[in-house]
Amino acid sequence: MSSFNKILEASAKHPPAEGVKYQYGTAGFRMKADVLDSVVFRCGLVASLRSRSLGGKTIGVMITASHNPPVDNGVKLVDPTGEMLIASWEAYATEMANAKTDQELVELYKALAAKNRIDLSTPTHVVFARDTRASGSRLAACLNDALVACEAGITDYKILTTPQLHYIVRCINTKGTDEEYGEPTEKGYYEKLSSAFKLAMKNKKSSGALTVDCANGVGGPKLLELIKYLPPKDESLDIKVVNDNVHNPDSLNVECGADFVKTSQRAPPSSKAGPIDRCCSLDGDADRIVYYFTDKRGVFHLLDGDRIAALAAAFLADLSRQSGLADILKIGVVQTAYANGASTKYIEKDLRLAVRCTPTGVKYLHHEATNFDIGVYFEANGHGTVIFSDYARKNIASHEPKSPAQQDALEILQALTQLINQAVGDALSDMLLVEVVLAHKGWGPEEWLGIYNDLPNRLVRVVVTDRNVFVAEDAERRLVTPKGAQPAIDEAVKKVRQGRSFARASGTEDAVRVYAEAETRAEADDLANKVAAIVKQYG
Ligand SMILES: CC(=O)N[C@H]1[C@@H](OP(=O)(O)O)O[C@H](CO)[C@@H](O)[C@@H]1O
Ligand SMILES: [Mg+2]
Repeated sequence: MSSFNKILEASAKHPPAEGVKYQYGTAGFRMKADVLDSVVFRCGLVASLRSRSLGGKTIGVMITASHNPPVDNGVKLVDPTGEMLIASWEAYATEMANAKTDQELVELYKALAAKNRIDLSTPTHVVFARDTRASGSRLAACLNDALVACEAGITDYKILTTPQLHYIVRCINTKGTDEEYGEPTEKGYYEKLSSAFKLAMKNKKSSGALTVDCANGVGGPKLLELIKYLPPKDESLDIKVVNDNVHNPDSLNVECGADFVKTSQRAPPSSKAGPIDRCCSLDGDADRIVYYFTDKRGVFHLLDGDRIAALAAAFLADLSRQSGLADILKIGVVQTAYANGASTKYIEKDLRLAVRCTPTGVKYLHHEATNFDIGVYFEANGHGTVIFSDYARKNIASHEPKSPAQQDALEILQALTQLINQAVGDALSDMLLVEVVLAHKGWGPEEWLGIYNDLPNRLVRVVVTDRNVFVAEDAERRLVTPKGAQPAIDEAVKKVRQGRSFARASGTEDAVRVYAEAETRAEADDLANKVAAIVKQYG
């Protein structure tokens, strides 16, 4: 049977849901799991084509819906460097997902191959994994059917965090090259992180335990595994794992996890942490993390992605100075418009580092961060990492220290290039990075909170008839259309002390998001409401 016939036959077993329009969005396809079978099947076809278009490089497919409810699921593709799929192929994936019939799908498959001059006899390799959702194994089987039909090389890594799959893809594609990233196995991931952590800690011990809320998702079992590779808790870092119940998939992200903590600005109700106890929460696929604590007066404080970026940037700038590399390494921080203005000011004025702002979505931040030798990027919601350029890595690896103090700093910097996931934001790797910085500074969460004072802020979701009329520019900080909306927003902002506000169409939900910050809570709330009213008026 020809491979086209095999695809036709296999596709017939995975018909698309009627009347559903699919869109490869900021985080791949994401929706109710029961309408995703055909989409995941078709992503298998796209992944094998993408692999063949790159001469057989390995492509990853991750089945997850991250922080969304347990009944949802999703699928996203990973490019050979471990980064997210490039935008032009996102459009192909959307086209394939929306093909009405099996015949139309095969025609599209052929057209894509022809357009990209893909030789369909090229060997291909697709690796995949899933989070702990109940629908994951069914969807993985749909994917497998597609890969078998198009005669792809297949490796099923079963259950992994999203960043672990990105790590594995990068490892496979760099094996045997100068850029070799590590062993392409789950064990290789733990070994790499734990040995880098040990080196970066330099026998420092963290003060007090760290409580990690795993959102009842895949981060739980994976963190428990990672702990086995870390130094004994009484010598280094004591981690308490909570909300790691993956046997009840219905509890995933329910009243716990990074998204719950960030959006509701409180600890999970199940938390037993005491005053000043250091806590953090992962999201459902462990690619996002936020820290938090409750002070002695019982007030909750969030240490979000902006704080992690500021902490990491400050530490990296110190290390590059102390190791004698400050003159040659350009360090910068990339944020989105949602970053608190106080964090931007701290990084620019106190740390004297460059800050760039990009549209929402980590792929934009990641791309912008490649313009620095050490690029720190985080979304306020805790999604991000630090990337080192080739130039930075080579210099950090080969620099000759001129004193024991320089050597000390250099060794920590070298360890950090190994500890920090270079492919994508990774909650477990970010957590170890934060712990290294806090241990070296001898800080608890209060000192970290003290580096700057957040401006009070408010995020409002506004439902409009058509969000597509809200077109933004200048890294989504200003609206081009509807005409008249931006001048009205400017007018409202002008009246408020330290006021800043913007409105933009969400890339993942059918709504417009309004963000406002100001000197006081009352002014921030008032500004957010005024701008939301403007959006409603023009929507
Ligand atoms: C304000 C906000 O948190 N926006 C989120 C959200 O994007 P929206 O385009 O705002 O819906 O989902 C994205 C994907 O997970 C994430 O990257 C981003 O930070
Ligand atoms: Mg996630």
